[in-house]
Amino acid sequence: MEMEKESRFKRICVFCGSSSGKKPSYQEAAVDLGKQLVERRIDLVYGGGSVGLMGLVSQAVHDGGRHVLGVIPRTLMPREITGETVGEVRAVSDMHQRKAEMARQADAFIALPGGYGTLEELLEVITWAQLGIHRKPVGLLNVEGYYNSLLSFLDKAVDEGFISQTARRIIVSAPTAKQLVLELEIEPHQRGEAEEGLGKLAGEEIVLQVEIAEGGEEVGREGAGEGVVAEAESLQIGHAGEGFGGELAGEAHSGEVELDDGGVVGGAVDAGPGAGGGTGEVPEEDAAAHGGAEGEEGGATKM
Ligand SMILES: CC(C)=CCNc1ncnc2c1ncn2[C@@H]1O[C@H](COP(=O)(O)O)[C@@H](O)[C@H]1O
Repeated sequence: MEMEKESRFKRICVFCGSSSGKKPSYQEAAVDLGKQLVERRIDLVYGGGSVGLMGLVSQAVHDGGRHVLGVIPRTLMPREITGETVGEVRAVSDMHQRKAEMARQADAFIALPGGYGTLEELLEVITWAQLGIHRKPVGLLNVEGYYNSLLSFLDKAVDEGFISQTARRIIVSAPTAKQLVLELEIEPHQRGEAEEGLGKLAGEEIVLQVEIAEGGEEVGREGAGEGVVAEAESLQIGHAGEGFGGELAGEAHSGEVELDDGGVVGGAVDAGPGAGGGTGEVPEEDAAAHGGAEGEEGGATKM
């Protein structure tokens, strides 16, 4: 047996089809991905259940002795819908909360082949990366070119001016699980990826990120430009050490920062404990408030 390899990820979220797909290679890729996670001592978070590729990847991780966390909306819990779930099951109230919870629990995302659900989950975490809600890598397991047409479409969107080159590079794709995991293990700066431009809201217009420490003073700032953020009314700030390159340690709270007309920080709103973006376990009923962009007013939330 191959030696276990250390990974920079503790837990990866896998999105995949609730169907198995027609080609055996799809099913083999799901099992193979599960084995890659085991080999690198990475735990799994996924949508729960045993249907389709979801069942195959979760079973492979569980069989390999790694922790499996399935996050299931209560409405999908009956066994006839999702089948038997291996490992730990976390019940949530709806699909939005499920996605937020899966995203918060993971250090990276991988999409296997799948249908609408998989695409929706994949595109959402890419959008969140583009908005700076997280900086967790997003991988696409392009089994036998299954996602070629999606990747071509994204290139067209770049050509047509709807996706920036930088945002296009959020997706890391590879044809095999082994190659993909290896690729994701590489830190973005080593991959030659320009980090500038990512984590910025609304395309290139907003290039300022601010962190506010417990006492309320500003402790970190990324990007710059008086006037550059003039169009923004508010900008969400994040938990220190998360999503800001990790250069700051210690406690800081999330909250909205009001920007005045000149793009100057006017004051932190709702920056107390529990304002969102924490790294710890979040009670189920709080999960939606902490994790998702949906239902939030006035901006994005760090995770
Ligand atoms: C009602 C019904 C069709 C249930 C099928 N059983 C399911 N059980 C659990 N999660 C699911 C199910 N169907 C879709 N999903 C969600 O949607 C994604 C897959 O959707 P799809 O098959 O690619 O589009 C999964 O990652 C999961 O989050």
